[in-house]
Amino acid sequence: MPNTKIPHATAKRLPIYYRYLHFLSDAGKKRVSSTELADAVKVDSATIRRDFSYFGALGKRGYGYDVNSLLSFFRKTLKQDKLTNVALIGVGNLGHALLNYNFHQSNNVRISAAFDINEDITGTIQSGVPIYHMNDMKEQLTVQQIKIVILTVPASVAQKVTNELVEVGIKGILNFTPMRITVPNTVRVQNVDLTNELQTLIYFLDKFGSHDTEA
Ligand SMILES: NC(=O)c1ccc[n+]([C@@H]2O[C@H](COP(=O)([O-])OP(=O)(O)OC[C@H]3O[C@@H](n4cnc5c(N)ncnc54)[C@H](O)[C@@H]3O)[C@@H](O)[C@H]2O)c1
Repeated sequence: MPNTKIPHATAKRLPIYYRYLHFLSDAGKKRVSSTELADAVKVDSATIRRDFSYFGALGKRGYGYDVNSLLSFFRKTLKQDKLTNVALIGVGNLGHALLNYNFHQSNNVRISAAFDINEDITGTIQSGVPIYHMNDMKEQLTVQQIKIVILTVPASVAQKVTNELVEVGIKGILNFTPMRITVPNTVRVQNVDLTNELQTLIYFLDKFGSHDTEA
């Protein structure tokens, strides 16, 4: 694979491509054109060709893309061939919902440990995941070699908990709290903000109607 830096927008579309290619492969399809792919994943074909071009010329004119080689390429790029354990910090309303969901559609990511300070739930198993006390966080994250966490604690303690996570060597935080947490540049934060997403949707609908807004 060429060592090009992939734009963020492209990286965000990779799982969408991957899921559809998986579906095609399961259905026994050997090849797919960028137009067909565009129709299915609702990303225009020029964007798809540009996205794919970052990985070198994977398609052939008049033939399209070979489903299985594309799939194995994406599997490697997205590390789908490897199981990643992540931890959840804060098992309240949102935390419970995420534990219950536990990324069932994906067989390469799962929440394998959760942490809280509420002694009513620590020491229990919720949706198949053990809930540890925060006092045991360092030990458990180290033993389980977890480098990524989902943060679902109240905003008021988000930075304090983040500092503890940085201290134990966490490398990635999926931040559901409304706080814009501060981390050293060795740690990556991805913010999830449903209000923001909804407002973006409303903005695009107002401005462009139902036309696709992904590209
Ligand atoms: N991003 C989104 O779209 C979205 C949607 C809903 C909620 N939220 C945010 O997610 C967070 C959780 O929301 P909720 O409704 O589940 O709250 P909640 O109060 O139900 O749950 C918070 C949990 O964190 C635990 N906690 C408190 N202090 C802690 C600490 N120091 N260490 C570990 N655990 C601790 C609590 O015991 C509780 O179980 C909030 O910050 C909320 O604003 C985000």
